[in-house]
Amino acid sequence: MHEPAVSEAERELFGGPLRYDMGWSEHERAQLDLTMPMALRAMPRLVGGTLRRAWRADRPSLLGVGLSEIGQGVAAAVTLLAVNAVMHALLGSGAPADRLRAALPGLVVVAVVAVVNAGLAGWSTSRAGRLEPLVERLATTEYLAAATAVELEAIEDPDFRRLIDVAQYGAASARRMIGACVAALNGTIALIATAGILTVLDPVLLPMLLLIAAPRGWGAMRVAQERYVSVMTWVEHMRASRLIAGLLTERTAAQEVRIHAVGPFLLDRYRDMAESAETEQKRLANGKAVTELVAAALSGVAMACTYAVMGWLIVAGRMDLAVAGTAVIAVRSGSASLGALVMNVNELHEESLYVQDHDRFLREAAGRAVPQGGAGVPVRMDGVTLDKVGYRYPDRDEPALDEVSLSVPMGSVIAVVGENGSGKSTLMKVLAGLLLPQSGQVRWGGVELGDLDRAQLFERVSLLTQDFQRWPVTAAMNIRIGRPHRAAAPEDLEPSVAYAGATPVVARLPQGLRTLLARVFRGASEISGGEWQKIGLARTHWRTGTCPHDSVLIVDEPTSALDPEAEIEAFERIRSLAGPERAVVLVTHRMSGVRHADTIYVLHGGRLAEHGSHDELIAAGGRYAAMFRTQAAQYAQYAPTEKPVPVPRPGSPA
Ligand SMILES: Nc1ncnc2c1ncn2[C@@H]1O[C@H](COP(=O)(O)OP(=O)(O)OP(=O)(O)O)[C@@H](O)[C@H]1O
Repeated sequence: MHEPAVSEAERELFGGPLRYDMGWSEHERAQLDLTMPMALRAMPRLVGGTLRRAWRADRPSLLGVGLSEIGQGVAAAVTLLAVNAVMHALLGSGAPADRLRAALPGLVVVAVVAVVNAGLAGWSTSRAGRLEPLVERLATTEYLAAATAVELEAIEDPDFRRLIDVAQYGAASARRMIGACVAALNGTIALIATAGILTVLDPVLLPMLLLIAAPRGWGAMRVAQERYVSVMTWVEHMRASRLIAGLLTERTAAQEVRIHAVGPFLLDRYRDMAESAETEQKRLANGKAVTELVAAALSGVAMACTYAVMGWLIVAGRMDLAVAGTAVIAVRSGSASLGALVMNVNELHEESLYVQDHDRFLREAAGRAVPQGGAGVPVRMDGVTLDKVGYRYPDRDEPALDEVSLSVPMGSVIAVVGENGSGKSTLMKVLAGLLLPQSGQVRWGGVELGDLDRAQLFERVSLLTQDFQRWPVTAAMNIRIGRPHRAAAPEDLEPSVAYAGATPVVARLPQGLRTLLARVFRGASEISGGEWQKIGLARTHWRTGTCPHDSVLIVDEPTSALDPEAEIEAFERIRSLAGPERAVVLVTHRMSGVRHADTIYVLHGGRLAEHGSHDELIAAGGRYAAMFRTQAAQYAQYAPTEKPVPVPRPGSPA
């Protein structure tokens, strides 16, 4: 297979070519499948799959399409029989007027059948048009439902992410397969009719018909195979180009694009990558032109042979002129039907490659879905405990968590601190049941995480992270979405707004809580990072307040965008959410926010370094005490006698 050239931009930006590895995308399989006999053998399975999907989407429309297509096939056969009768009448003996009169019934039949055929074709088009969007919706919802149901680990697995990406093309292909199936059915029925008539006229004409269509079939297969392999090989390249193009217009990148002159820099790289993609397009177009030329030439030779055979049959007296006339029409319409059928089979096959990716994704997603069912989480529980929990990300050698044990009793405030990359966020994901530990145990109310009904467990978790989702919906919905199935008017959310200190934020919005928070839309407003954090806090309050059972609130760096006053208030508010039915787990770098926690756990390199109350840890004089003092010193007055640490200039020797 052709290996695409690597553009300089790819090397510079991404460290090398962005390509799927061949093993993963199963190109060899695709190439094997794309040989003509295998494609034909795969047809019943592909058509079966499409029909099943269509059957699930809209049965009456599917039946309508089937009946009208069979009707059109019958019409084609009747037309040829009528044409044969007309030929016999016209080329028979007698006066021209008598011959014309004798041909008239046949001509009337041809006309009536043409009208019926047009009606049937219209009916089929309207039913297929109704069926296609339904099939696409069905496939899209299957895809989205499967993607939202998988474990977080799958979402973070690069291979699975690629599968999610590739599978998104499957729904549109499933839609197009309906059209291709209908056309293939139409072609098959018309072909059977024509082949039947040709066999009756002279059996030798049938293999000639196949010879005419075979080269075109080969050509279409070859072109499709090249195109699929190319799309699969270049899909990441295309995605990277789109990524660059998106960044150039993205609001979040707009400042650096201008100040750092990233705009012209990335634009150059975009051009470079586009040029290497265009080289591939040119290669494909040239290959296609050559293949189609060869196929057309071979098909033409076969057509010439067919007419030569017919001429020989007429000269030898084995075929009379009327039959030859019908045969010419039959061969022409038959080869057109066969040519179209080959194209349709090929289109079906090409589309099916994408549908197969979609189906493979559904299968894999089902295998990686969060299991349903399991033991219920006790309504009242003593707390959550982690016992020697270990977790390693698939692409890492070092574990992110190594034998971490901690306990979160109901009613308590627990803090987790540690330097960047020490495993805090991973620990929160394990605690929340988003990641399953690879060793050790997590127990909710004494029940092991693996045995629990995870949907029930998620119900008990409120999560507020630093990069919480800023949904492009109204301010009210941004809060209500903390528990989306619970209906609430904007007024019902006022207590959460007040709790989060977001009342002045909402008051400044043009339509209060009904304001749309997405600048891209007309009439929408945007708010600052700190204001968003208050909306996030309100969401968390709404979620915790609407949980009737014992629950755990996990907050990961909730105050990073808040000013010092708002930060102190926010920590107070978060702590106040702890109660007999709720434990609070707080992850932060702000040491001032953790000193009042009941227990502070200090993580270092994925291991638990120490734990205790603030006073105990300060007295121990370990890692926590050092971190606390460093931060406290930042606030101490600047001592002018201190010699500033020299900062190396980038590019200068260290
Ligand atoms: N999705 C991931 N895939 C691979 N490695 C990851 C992933 N997420 C985190 N890691 C790695 O796991 C380790 C712990 O990461 P984690 O995000 O839990 O640290 P953290 O203490 O929350 O860091 P920070 O304070 O910077 O937020 C780090 O070495 C990090 O690079």
